Amino acid sequence: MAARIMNLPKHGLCHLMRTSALARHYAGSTGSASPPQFTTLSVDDKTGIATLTLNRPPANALNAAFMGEIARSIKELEKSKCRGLILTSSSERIFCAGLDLKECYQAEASHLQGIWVALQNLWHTLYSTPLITVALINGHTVAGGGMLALSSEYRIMLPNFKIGINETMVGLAVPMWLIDTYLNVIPNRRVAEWDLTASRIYKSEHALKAGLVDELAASKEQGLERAVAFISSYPKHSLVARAITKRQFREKDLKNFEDNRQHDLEIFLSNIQKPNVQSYLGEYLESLKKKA
Ligand SMILES: CCCCCCCCCC/C=C\CC(=O)SCCNC(=O)CCNC(=O)[C@H](O)C(C)(C)COP(=O)(O)OP(=O)(O)OC[C@H]1O[C@@H](n2cnc3c(N)ncnc32)[C@H](O)[C@@H]1OP(=O)(O)O
Repeated sequence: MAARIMNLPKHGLCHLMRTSALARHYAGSTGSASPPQFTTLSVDDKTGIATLTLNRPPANALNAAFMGEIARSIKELEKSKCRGLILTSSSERIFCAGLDLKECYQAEASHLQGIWVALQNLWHTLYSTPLITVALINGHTVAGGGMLALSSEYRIMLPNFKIGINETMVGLAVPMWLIDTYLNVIPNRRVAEWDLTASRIYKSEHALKAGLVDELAASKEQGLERAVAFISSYPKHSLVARAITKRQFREKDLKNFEDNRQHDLEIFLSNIQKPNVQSYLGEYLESLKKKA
């Protein structure tokens, strides 16, 4: 795959957007002059398929800046009329460890608010995008990381990693928009309810059996090939009809989210600041450190 950002003048799939132009565009849309910090974006000029690589070591933990960057890249790719997006990680062990818990611990309310709004926006952007989306899960992906994978349309995972939504483990309820996202992948309500209430984390092989992921790939290279094959399986002439159909499937979930966006934020802020949740979060962070 050509690792560069450029246009596809022949068939008009992607407009010219070199790295510096992209940086200028980010500056325009965010008010900040800084170029992407935590991701790299490449677009294959032949296929019109973009690869967005998450690169915030050590765990690709999501803070507001990182989430904003991912969401803006998706919006840019939509405007440039790329056909598909592959999300993957630069780490060999972790696709995404969810929200940056260090930033959720003993933080100001305004900071927590920024994190949650960025998470809401990222979910909305990824879940609603007309792009054909594939998560190439080349490492563990939990909580907010699970959200990234499940909001994509197709999941290819490497063996021996973990995937799941573990919010109840940290003493917090799973928001309705994430339940809807889960049900979009695992429509068996009983299984979904059990998974989410029990914070069930699947190993890759079991996730495949359960339908949480669609394919296993032996290596990242093979996964990339499979991701390109999935996106390319949609003929060019069907892309608009495809996108409308995708939107119709997801419309109810998106509307429910919009109707409850503010309430969802208030619930998060109220729960995350509770002394028992903060105290548990502190212990949980210690346990992550002790592992090292
Ligand atoms: C309480 C928070 C808000 C709850 C909101 C409720 C509403 C639900 C909505 C759902 C959406 C988002 C919520 C979240 O995402 S909460 C995040 C929960 N995430 C986790 O519980 C993951 C914790 N991490 C792990 O389980 C493991 O790290 C791993 C991902 C399985 C990888 O294991 P590993 O053995 O390969 O690596 P490990 O040594 O554990 O970690 C490497 C370093 O990365 C640091 N780290 C890991 N996860 C996080 C994190 N989430 N935030 C910040 N830092 C993280 C870890 O401390 C190591 O650092 P160091 O090398 O020791 O410095």
